[in-house]
Amino acid sequence: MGYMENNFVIEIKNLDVKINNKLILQNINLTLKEKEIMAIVGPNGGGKTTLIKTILGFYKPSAGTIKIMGKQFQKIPKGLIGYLPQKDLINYNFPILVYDVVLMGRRILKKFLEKTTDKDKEICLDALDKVGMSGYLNRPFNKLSGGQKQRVLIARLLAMKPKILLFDEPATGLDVVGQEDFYELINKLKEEEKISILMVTHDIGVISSYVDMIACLNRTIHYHGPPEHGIQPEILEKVFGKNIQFVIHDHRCATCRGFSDE
Ligand SMILES: Nc1ncnc2c1ncn2[C@@H]1O[C@H](COP(=O)(O)OP(=O)(O)OP(=O)(O)O)[C@@H](O)[C@H]1O
Repeated sequence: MGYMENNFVIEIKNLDVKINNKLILQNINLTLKEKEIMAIVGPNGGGKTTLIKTILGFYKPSAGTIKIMGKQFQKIPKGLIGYLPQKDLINYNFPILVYDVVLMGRRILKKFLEKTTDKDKEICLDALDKVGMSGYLNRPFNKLSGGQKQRVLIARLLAMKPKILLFDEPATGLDVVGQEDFYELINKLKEEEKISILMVTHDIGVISSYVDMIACLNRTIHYHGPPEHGIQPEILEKVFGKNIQFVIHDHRCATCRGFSDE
């Protein structure tokens, strides 16, 4: 079935990934639909980053298939998927203006020495507007706060007009307000830009309020579905092991309710 029939922007079937001959991902079956936000949760070393990198084509599957917008690509077309890696992989001190960071998103799509046009400029300004950063156009990027830098980096991805965004631990290092702003922003992008979002996170406490689906990954997918069914003790124990205690900080949180009833 093609993309048009089932609305899957990502369709992963029976995927195995080996690194140095070691099976890191085993029999992964996962789908992301158009206009869906999915959080991948799981323990350290469970394979979350490996899955993201395999979707991007950095690792080759040893078995199974990955279709993006209904197609199996040898090489993912530039701009189709926007990827924001873990924060520690980004050099935040680069001396560059906010506008130029966003313009890099357009440059990626161009040939060497090809000029940027008024249309490119318009797209960049629009991308900054979408993340609420148009007032920061001529500011040095390295002087911004963590949350503002993240918004500018998202604008750089939006300038490529992607269909899918992949985030690796986007909320790490942001304060509570910054995290809420981030989740509100991605929900706006989903609705207004029709972008599908897949993100790796450790925040299982907040995701149930902001994401449509979760996938629990520890070498294989132990659960794939709406968060309210997935964040159950049996599933969490299966994915994370017996010794980890989870507190889910939202209105469904049994522990919090317990405290407030006292
Ligand atoms: N390039 C690599 N070479 C060797 N082993 C690797 C490589 N990349 C990942 N691994 C191994 O694959 C497993 C999964 O790693 P991965 O980084 O995907 O997990 P993760 O779920 O993203 O973990 P974390 O939450 O700690 O970021 C780990 O055992 C890791 O050591």
